[in-house]
Amino acid sequence: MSTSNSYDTDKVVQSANFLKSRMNIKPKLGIICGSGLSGIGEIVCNKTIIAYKEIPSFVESTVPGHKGQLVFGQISEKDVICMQGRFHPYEGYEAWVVGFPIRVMKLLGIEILIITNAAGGINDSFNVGDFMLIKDHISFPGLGGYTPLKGPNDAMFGPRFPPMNEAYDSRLSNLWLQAAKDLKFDSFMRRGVYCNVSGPSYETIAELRMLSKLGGDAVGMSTAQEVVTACHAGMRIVACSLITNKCIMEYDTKETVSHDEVLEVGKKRAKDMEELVVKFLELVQLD
Ligand SMILES: O=P(O)(O)O[C@H]1O[C@H](CO)[C@@H](O)[C@H]1O
Ligand code: HPA
Repeated sequence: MSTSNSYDTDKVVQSANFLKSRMNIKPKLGIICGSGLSGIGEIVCNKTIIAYKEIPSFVESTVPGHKGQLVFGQISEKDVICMQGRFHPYEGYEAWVVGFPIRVMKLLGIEILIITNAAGGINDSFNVGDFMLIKDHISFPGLGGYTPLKGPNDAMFGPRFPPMNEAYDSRLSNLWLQAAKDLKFDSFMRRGVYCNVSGPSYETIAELRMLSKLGGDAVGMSTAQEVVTACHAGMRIVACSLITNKCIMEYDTKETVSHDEVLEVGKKRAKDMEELVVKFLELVQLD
């Protein structure tokens, strides 16, 4: 049984079968490009590109900086599938719609998921342009009931009550840090807790102060629904934010935040994020 409020496994299977019919590789690695970071998809070799609008049951990416296409091919000589564009709750999508491509990736054989995003820096020691390896998240939509796992559980993917304490894989995270070290990126490679909020309005000063008190280091409007879907399905996850702006935590300032600024910083820092992905994929060992 499924409702429009939850996954329909037949539709996931249909999408996966469509993609299998168009693919000549069997990737175990998936990548999601964050806002302004779609350049990761450009470094894929021997590319096959499929627009989301061609894929059954995929919705469209409506946010600037998200191309709305899947790219298959190789990075560091490893087969990958790369989402150039993600779906966000604020675009009006149910949580299961946001997680839908992740379930499709599961059926395609993806075991490891690399998630990237753009985020605002709450931690005062963070600078614009830093990277933050995500060690954990706080999902306000999730705690409030906006979860991709709402509705009947399909045991084919995972259990009714999945644990989340190891959602961000420690071995992969160490490998990510190793990749950063090899590239001499240590000085701007941070670690921290990602706060997922609904958006699309940026946060108020009072909200940001609260997130800081709760232990948040960065804030963004994505990722948590993907992580919950992937973790439920037994995928191993490594996730990294690009800090595109310092969150405004004081009143009476002329500073502001905008998506243009987010994309601008994404453009400036894209090459380093791409190098990190390349190095990480060189280091990662597949079973
Ligand atoms: O999380 P990604 O998709 O990288 O994008 C971030 O940037 C947008 C806001 O500028 C929001 O969508 C936020 O979540
Ligand atoms: N808040 C929420 N999402 C974001 C931000 C922010 O400051 N920057 C990039 N995505």
